[in-house]
Formats: sequence, C-alpha cells, structure tokens
Amino acid sequence: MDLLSESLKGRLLFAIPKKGRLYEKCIELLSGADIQFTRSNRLDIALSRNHNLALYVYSFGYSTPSYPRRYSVFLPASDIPRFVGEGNVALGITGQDMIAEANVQDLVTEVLPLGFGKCRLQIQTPERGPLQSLESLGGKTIGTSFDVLAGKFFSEQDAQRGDGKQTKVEYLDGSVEAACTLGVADAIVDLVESGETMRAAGLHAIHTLMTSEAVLIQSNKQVDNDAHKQLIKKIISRIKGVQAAKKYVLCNYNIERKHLDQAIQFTPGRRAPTVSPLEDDGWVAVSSMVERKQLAESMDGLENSGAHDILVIALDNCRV
Ligand SMILES: Nc1ncnc2c1ncn2[C@@H]1O[C@H](COP(=O)(O)OP(=O)(O)OP(=O)(O)O)[C@@H](O)[C@H]1O
Ligand SMILES: O=P(O)(O)OC[C@H]1O[C@H](OP(=O)(O)OP(=O)(O)O)[C@H](O)[C@@H]1O
Repeated sequence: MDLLSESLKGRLLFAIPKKGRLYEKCIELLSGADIQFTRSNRLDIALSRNHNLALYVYSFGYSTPSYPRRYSVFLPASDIPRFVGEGNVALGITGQDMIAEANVQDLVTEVLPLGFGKCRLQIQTPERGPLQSLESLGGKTIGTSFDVLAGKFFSEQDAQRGDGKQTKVEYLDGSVEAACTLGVADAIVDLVESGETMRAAGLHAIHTLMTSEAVLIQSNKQVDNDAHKQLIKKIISRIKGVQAAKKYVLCNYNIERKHLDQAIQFTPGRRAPTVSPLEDDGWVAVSSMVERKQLAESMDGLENSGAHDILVIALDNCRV
C-alpha cells in the first residue's frame, strides 16, 4: 500500500476547492469549526490533526496517471459534486451551479447554504446588436464552461421554437467573456456577480439560468461506519455554528420595566429574550440574539422605546 493510501485509511473525506472564489471562505469556515489540518507540499490532500478526517482540496486540471483515480487530486472543481454524489467523498463544499452542471442533484443533499459565492448564471449578448432576445439566439453559437446546463437549456429552446434551427453550445475553458469579441461565439453563458466583467466585455444579460451560492453538501450514499456518521454530524453541527455566529449578534440593553414590552418587540430573540432585574428598582437588563441584517432597525426601535446602554456583541461561535 502506498503512503497516501496508508494515511487516508479509515478517514472520512471532505472535499473543498483548492483555489478560486470559494477557497478563502472555505479555509475560514474550517478554521472557525476548529478543523485543523496539515497540507503536504506534494499532494493536495490535507490530513486533519484533530479529527479522523482528510480534506481533498480540488482544483482545475486533470488527474496525473501516476495516482489511481480514487486518490487523484488534480481534478476539475466540478468533480466535487460528482465525487460526493458517488460517495467516494462524504462531504464537500461547492457552488450550486457546479452541482447542477454535474447533474447530481439527486445524489447529494445540500445540508447548508453558506452565504458566499453568490452569483447568477446568465446568458449574455453584445450590448449593441441584433441578439437581444432568447428567440434571436436560435441557431447561433453559445460559448460557455457550463455546456451541460446551457446545452439542456438551448435544446429546450430549440424544441419550443420548432423552427428547425439548432443552437450550438461550444465548451470554453476560460476567458469566456472574450468569446463574442473574438468571434468564437455569438453569445455566452457565464457567471455574474457584480456585472463588472460582463460590462467590461461590452456584454449584458438577457436571461438568468440560475442563481447560485456555495453550499455544504453530503453524499446520499449510506454511510455504514458509525464513527464516520458521528463525525459527519459533528462537522455539520460545527459549520452550522460558525454560520449562525455570523448571522446573529448579541444585543444587551437596560430599560425601565414599564417600557419592556415595547422594547422586546424589536429584540424578540430566537426563543425569548433573557430579562434580568437590575439593582436599580424598576429597571431590567435585556439580552437577546438579533439578526445582523436587522440590527440597525432594532437599535433604532430600542432607542425610541427608551432603552439605555445598548451594547452589541459579535459572536465568535455558537450552537443554536
Ligand atoms: N464572480 C463570482 N462571484 C461569486 N461567486 C462566484 C463568482 N464566480 C464564480 N463563483 C462561484 O465560485 C465557484 C468557483 O468559481 P471559480 O471561478 O473560482 O472557479 P474555478 O474556475 O475553479 O477557479 P479558477 O478561476 O481559479 O480556476 C463557481 O462555481 C461559483 O459557484
Ligand atoms: O460579475 P463579476 O463580479 O465581474 O464576476 C464575474 C466573473 O467571475 C467569474 O470569474 P472569476 O473572476 O472567478 O475567474 P475565472 O474566469 O478565471 O473563473 C466569472 O467567470 C466571471 O468572469
């Protein structure tokens, strides 16, 4: 048995992208969940120091023939959903776009949306010109890295139009946004977040195929190993904790008891606020979790209700 197989033996496998848009956030998430790991220079496999876990850190490129496929590490990022789907890897972090492109929606469960990597997969055409509608793309050439999704979409469009024109979907590995200018394609299907890349290439979106964000996925394949089952539960729960800590803050304030009912409308908490008496008669201290995105509204409401000493505390981690 080679060294790699030996060190992976019995470990649960968790796949994350090696680089690109999702990488930094994934590392942050793992650190928040206290999944410590050591990454070897030679291999994109990291063995966890504190869990019976190995991280597969995937990137673009193809497997080198010297490693058996099961352990190959340089794989397309889209292999994360496929490997999780097939059960070779128990958990993974990837984009919903990648799951749809790999067509493994039935083989994986999206355990948790992660709130980053938010983007839209859009059909883009030159801002000026005749191609301003889906109809007008019939029989044209579409450049994309999402040839499965685009292929499916345009063959449905072709069938719906029924004019006999076949739209051609051309796979492009990168620089998709340059395809129209270079004359390689009439339109493209690519990801858009701010729209800066699209606008810089003189393109605009005429249709959205899907919206996407990064998600934690779990294989639907049955796990027989009890220790692995426990570890999967633990990892999911820890990642949920890190996510919840980002979503909420703890809001503390003092208020006269007579104004309490009004104030807690703005800080109802997840279950209920904690209300404790103060030494000062007639006053109470309130502590409540508040969604970060509603914080400003809640604080305005508290101030107007007569709350004093409003303190907002960020959470490092939590289990809710
Ligand atoms: N502009 C963007 N904004 C937000 N999320 C994005 C954006 N582009 C891509 N993503 C998300 O991140 C995932 C990975 O995209 P990225 O472009 O980093 O992949 P990659 O092509 O594997 O990496 P690289 O470009 O470094 O080779 C996408 O599948 C998508 O879910
Ligand atoms: O709408 P925007 O905010 O401009 O983002 C869109 C760009 O982001 C993605 O590419 P990325 O920058 O990740 O690099 P890549 O093309 O090498 O994958 C996508 O392919 C677009 O090119």
